[in-house]
Amino acid sequence: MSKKRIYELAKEINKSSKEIVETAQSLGFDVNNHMSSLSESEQQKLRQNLSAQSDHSQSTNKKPADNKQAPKEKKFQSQRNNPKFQNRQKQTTRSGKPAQQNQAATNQGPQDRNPRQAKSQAQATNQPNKPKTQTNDKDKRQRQHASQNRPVNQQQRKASENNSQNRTQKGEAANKSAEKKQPQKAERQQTQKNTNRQGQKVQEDKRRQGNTNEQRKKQNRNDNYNKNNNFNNKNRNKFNKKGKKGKQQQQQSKKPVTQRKYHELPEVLEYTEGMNVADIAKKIRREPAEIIKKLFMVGIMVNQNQPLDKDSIELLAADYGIKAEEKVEVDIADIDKFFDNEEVNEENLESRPPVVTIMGHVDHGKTTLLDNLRHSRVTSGEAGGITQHIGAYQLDIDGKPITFLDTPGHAAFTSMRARGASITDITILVVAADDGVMPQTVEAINHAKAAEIPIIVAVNKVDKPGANTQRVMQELSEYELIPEAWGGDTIFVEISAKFNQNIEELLEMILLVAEVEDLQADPTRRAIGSVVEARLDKGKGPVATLLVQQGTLKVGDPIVVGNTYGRVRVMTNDLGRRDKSAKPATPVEITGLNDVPQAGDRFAVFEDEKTARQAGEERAKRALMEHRATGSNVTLDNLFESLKEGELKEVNVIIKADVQGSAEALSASLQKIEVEGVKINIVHAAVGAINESDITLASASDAIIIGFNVRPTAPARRQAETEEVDIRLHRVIYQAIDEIETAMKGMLDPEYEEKITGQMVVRETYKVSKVGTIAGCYVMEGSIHRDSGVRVIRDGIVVFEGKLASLKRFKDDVKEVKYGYECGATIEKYNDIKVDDIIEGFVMQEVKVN
Ligand SMILES: Nc1nc2c(ncn2[C@@H]2O[C@H](COP(=O)(O)OP(=O)(O)OP(=O)(O)O)[C@@H](O)[C@H]2O)c(=O)[nH]1
Repeated sequence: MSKKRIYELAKEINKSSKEIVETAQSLGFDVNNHMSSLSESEQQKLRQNLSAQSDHSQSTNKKPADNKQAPKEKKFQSQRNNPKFQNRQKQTTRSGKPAQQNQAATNQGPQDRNPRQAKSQAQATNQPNKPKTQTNDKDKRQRQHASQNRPVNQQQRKASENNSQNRTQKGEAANKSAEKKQPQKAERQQTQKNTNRQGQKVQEDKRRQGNTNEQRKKQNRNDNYNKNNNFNNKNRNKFNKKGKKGKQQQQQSKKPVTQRKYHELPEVLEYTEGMNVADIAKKIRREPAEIIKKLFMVGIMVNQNQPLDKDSIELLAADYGIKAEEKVEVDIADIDKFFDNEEVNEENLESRPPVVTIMGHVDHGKTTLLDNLRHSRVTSGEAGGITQHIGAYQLDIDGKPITFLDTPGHAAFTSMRARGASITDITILVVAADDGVMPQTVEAINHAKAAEIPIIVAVNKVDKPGANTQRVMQELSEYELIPEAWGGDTIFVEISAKFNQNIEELLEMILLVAEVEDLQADPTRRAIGSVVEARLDKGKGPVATLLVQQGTLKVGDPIVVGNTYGRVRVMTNDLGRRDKSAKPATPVEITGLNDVPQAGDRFAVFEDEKTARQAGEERAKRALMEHRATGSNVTLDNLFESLKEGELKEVNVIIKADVQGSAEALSASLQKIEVEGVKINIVHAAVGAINESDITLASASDAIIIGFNVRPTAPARRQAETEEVDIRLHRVIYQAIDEIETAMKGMLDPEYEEKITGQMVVRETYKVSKVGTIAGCYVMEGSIHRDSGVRVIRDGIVVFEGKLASLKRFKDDVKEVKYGYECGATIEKYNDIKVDDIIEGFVMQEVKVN
């Protein structure tokens, strides 16, 4: 073979001259362009080299086509026909970002940690998405593909530059190869997944077989990595704004967007004042933002935690077109509601025993009658034991029980009524036939009438020789108690409690009246009733006799009794026997309360112990507050009343004086006063102004403060006003003693009371001849009036009391100088005013006599 030019060889082997030139140069041949000639051996080498290159390139490019083209193409096409896939394509188109970028973004995290795994992970995650970008990003993908096969494609590119036909072919081939690549990659990803799964499975198996710790750690690391990877992806997506849609985001977008469930608006919004937007949002099942917006539109600017007033809530409800109903707050501490408001279920009503109280004048035989009745039961063999005094007991008259309250006299009855307990159904008015109607008989009649309770008159002691029933009837008719025999409707029964005469008839009459009254109660509901008696037992703790008025009281019931609470622990009846339950009009003694209630207190059984406890504690708290609010301190005005009512055994006094001598003198004189056995007790005597601690002491010890030539400090005066401590200020000892003595005798009738209008402090003094000392003052409290009385106070001690001579602002006379202003003042007949003196203004006010 002879020498050949390069272009000839190119033609021969169907390659571009440029390619041959480059290859020849790379082999070290001395060639410059297509006109350079090659020797035979060079041609040989070139041919071999080029054919080897083309083989390699063909094998690389053909591989996918040969092996997997057919099935992949099918799969791919089937995917393209899938509407879901088309959708995804659309989404991808919108994202408009190269797949490569997305890939990088998505896989950043894992690559940092474990490059190898990250790579496979990236492939596994991203490859299925490749088809999505195909339609629009063909070129890009081509480029990507090309970059993966750079050595071959570089040559191809060079060749294509010289050969347009060639280039077209190659372009098509590349496109095809890119198309094929999608399913191919998908498959690879599947394989990858399988491999991963298999790997995990193998690891799992190994672990199960008792593999080493190291393997376990590896697995853990893998797991952790996967978790982290997920976390990173999620996180990245979270902050991936401005349309930087990563792969993960695309994957997420595949999931259907969870639509917020639409909730119907409720018909009624039950609200409480002070509810906030968040609360309302929950109730009406709307977004707080929506509610805030609505409120904003009507001019109410709130955040979701701000409490809303009634109007705003109603406005909002109207805006939504729903009805707003204010929820009535239930006061758990109010047990009276169980007595008043509870709806009576007519179906459950059953007749109940009458509750009877015995009233009458002293010594007319009430106790004898009660004893007789109780005894009759014991003797009738019903009791079978010792009768217990629990404040009430029940008698059974031929299967019809009667409950007697075991506390004779109307005092107990009245005190019960005062506490709101009206538990009596029938009153037995005991009148001694030999004595007739007496003052307490009349009182008893009035009490029964006030309570609208029917009266049965028991004319007692008819066995006595001087007994005169007719007279009793006559006297009682004056009080509208006219016997049936006389055409009235009052039942009169002549009895002898002592000799057990006509007692049965009395009992029958009680049953008759009870029948007329048609006494009924619902035993099915939670029990309510009243306290008959209560005491503190050494062993049992607080013990209370309760009379059930409605419902059935059971052992274990959570209960609120007056201001106490607890659980019914032990229930004992009037015969001393333990009971499990007590029906209406049954008296029982219970234990289990936290404190001793008072007779006449009401009780109510609660649903649970927690609520009972809350209610009981709240009631106790309120009672204490009420007591504090009403419990006023002793003053000279109420001293006499307090002494009269026997509340005071001694009058507590605190003395504050200008000098020790005055304090001692006043103290000695006051201690000598004694009115009707009540003496003065000096709690505290000291020198100096009346301060806050004096007020606190007076308040605690219920004392009256006497100030002798001293004044209270401003804060002390304010505290005295709030704590209602009586301060009496004097300048003459005998006047102080006199005042206390007259108060104790109930003679104190002050017509005028001193009222301090204000105080000013002396800041400067000017001595002016003919005028005297002018005090430049600053009003530090209240106001100072031109015509008011004044006191000069130096270090809390009154050094002078008199009247103002002048009061000026600048050069003008003024009637009043108010707080915060400066003024000039002179005092009549007093020139010894010093800087820092306090000038107190006061007026005498008439006190209204009640
Ligand atoms: N002869 C006679 N004496 C009676 C009768 N009932 C009561 N007495 C006597 O009258 C006195 C007073 O009786 P009480 O039962 O203590 O009278 P009371 O009303 O309970 O008296 P006070 O508890 O003080 O309010 C006693 O000495 C009784 O024995 C009666 O029916 N006949």
